[in-house]
Amino acid sequence: MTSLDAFATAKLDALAAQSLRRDLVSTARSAGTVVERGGRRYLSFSCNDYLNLSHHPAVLAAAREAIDRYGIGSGASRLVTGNHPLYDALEERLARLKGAEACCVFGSGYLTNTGVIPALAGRGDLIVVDEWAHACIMAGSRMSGAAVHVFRHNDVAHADALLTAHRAAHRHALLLTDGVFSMDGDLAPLPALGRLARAHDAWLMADDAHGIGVLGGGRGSSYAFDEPADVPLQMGTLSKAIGGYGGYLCASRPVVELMKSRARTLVYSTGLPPPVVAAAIAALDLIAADPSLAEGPIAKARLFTRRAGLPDPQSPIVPVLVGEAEAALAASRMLAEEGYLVVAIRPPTVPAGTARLRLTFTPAHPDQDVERLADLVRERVLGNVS
Ligand SMILES: Cc1ncc(COP(=O)(O)O)c(C=O)c1O
Repeated sequence: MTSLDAFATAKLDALAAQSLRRDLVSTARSAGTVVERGGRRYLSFSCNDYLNLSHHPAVLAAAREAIDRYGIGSGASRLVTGNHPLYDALEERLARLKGAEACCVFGSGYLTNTGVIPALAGRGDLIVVDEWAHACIMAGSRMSGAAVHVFRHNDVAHADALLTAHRAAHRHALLLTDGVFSMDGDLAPLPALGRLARAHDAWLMADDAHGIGVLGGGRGSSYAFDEPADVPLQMGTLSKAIGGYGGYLCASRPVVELMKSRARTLVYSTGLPPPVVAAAIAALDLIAADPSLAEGPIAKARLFTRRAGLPDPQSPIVPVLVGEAEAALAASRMLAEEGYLVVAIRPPTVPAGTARLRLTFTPAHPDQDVERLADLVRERVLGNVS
């Protein structure tokens, strides 16, 4: 065996010994929430396609039309020839939905965070970030070269203490958080973080990957409170409720213009395929036309939590904490035998000892299945957690 293969094999064996090895499973999703895996059909509670827009007829029609008109690929970076005319329409819609002056679309949410953060902060600057922020916020923060300080999850007083201690010694400061936390489904206290950022002349950026389309009448987590939160940097993804792929930053015009020159993941990466951009436009039009659409996923999540005896959800994401990775896998296997796909989430995606089932809900989940799943979770998963 070569030293390279020996390295990879030893790493894989060590991961398997801790129930942390990952495998890709071929999964065919059809309209709604049904998936096929290994020759079996399941009702899936593990997709982030919260509004089932990935298969909506109007979204598919828009994508097909864009293929016919512009082809399948954009052919180059947006700064070369990849900036096909659909981009303007998408950025205009996103900026309007988010109440921002302008918008810049990136290749994905991951590429947005790893492009935006280093374009705004570098050596000599300060980043203060929630400990549970998404992996790509952490990656962008590390890549930036700024001094990074992590505050306890949703602890505004701790963020304040870190800014008080370190702000004066740094040129610029970024305050970073998820708007909706992807593995727990809880919301960040965005209004309080907005005030804190202003007080310290820090720039608040919230990742709304799981908020757009499903909170605040579809406008996202900044609009999920009594008053809109003051979030000058609203980023998110088009891969969840929007049903497709891509990422965005909504911000002031100068900030958006700066991204086009300085965000390396925009400058040095090919533009999105035209059908993907067209699909996002169609999805956003559906969301803007009917703000009540956004309420469907969280209503199903509430049906589940009330029946399972869990706290009311703040988003369509419901975690069921199990503890050890092996126990989470066993719970997932039990639910699969009952016809439900609920993927186990293990470290390092979540902290050690907090392996869990992560459930997501959509309007297409039949009530009787949501209730049966809640009964199974209450009796056979939560009943076994000590
Ligand atoms: C909070 C959060 N931010 C960013 C991302 C990355 O987005 P994308 O899948 O578009 O790269 C995800 C999920 O994948 C996420 O959950």
